[in-house]
Amino acid sequence: MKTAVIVFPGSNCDRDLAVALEAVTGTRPAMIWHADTTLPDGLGMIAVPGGFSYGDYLRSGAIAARSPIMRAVVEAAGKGMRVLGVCNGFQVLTEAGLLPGALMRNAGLNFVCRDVALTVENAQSAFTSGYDAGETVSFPVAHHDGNYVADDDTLDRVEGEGRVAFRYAEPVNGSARAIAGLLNNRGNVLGMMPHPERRIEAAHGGDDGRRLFEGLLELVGA
Ligand SMILES: NC(=O)CC[C@H](N)C(=O)O
Repeated sequence: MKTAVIVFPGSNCDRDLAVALEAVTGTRPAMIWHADTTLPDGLGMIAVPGGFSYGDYLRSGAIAARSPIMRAVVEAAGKGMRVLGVCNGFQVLTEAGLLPGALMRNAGLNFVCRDVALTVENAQSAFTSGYDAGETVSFPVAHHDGNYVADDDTLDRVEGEGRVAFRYAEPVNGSARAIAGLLNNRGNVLGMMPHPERRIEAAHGGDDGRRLFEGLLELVGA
């Protein structure tokens, strides 16, 4: 599967994602600079990485969401392209309007950097088919703006539509309904604060994250 990783000024998990994607797909991702306007042909997935794009000014992800390449990403997502946003990538996807709600300052006002337990809520999406529903997995988090907020109608809707992919199984950042990972209505866009790309081999403390990429690959094919 051919993939692309979008790189903004201040991204710092772009290489982690690239290493994880190459390890699982066997193909080195295309690294796409934010100022580019077009994406390569034949992609199976676009990944929007973690980091501190534009120094997290205004609101994390807000400026990156207005980068030239994001027009192409939004357009591709509209045509069904799979888009995964991790951490700052989740923030960028909400700011770009690909996912509802927003990521605000953690309830405890601290930067939280540790492993957290997550429950897999929906194991039927393209991104979560490598898991069992209800399973508990452990991923690292590293963020200060992971507190997911949305109005009650939106929260009820995304819950009702099975769009909560991952939920925190312990208090982390004050996220509404403990939402850690959220799908769009078509299921081709996933934003998540925890980092699957930092949990892909024994040296990382386990491979719970690798299963996300493997599940996707199995579905999409090489
Ligand atoms: N690791 C990251 O992507 C950090 C995300 C974001 N800038 C935050 O701290 O909330």
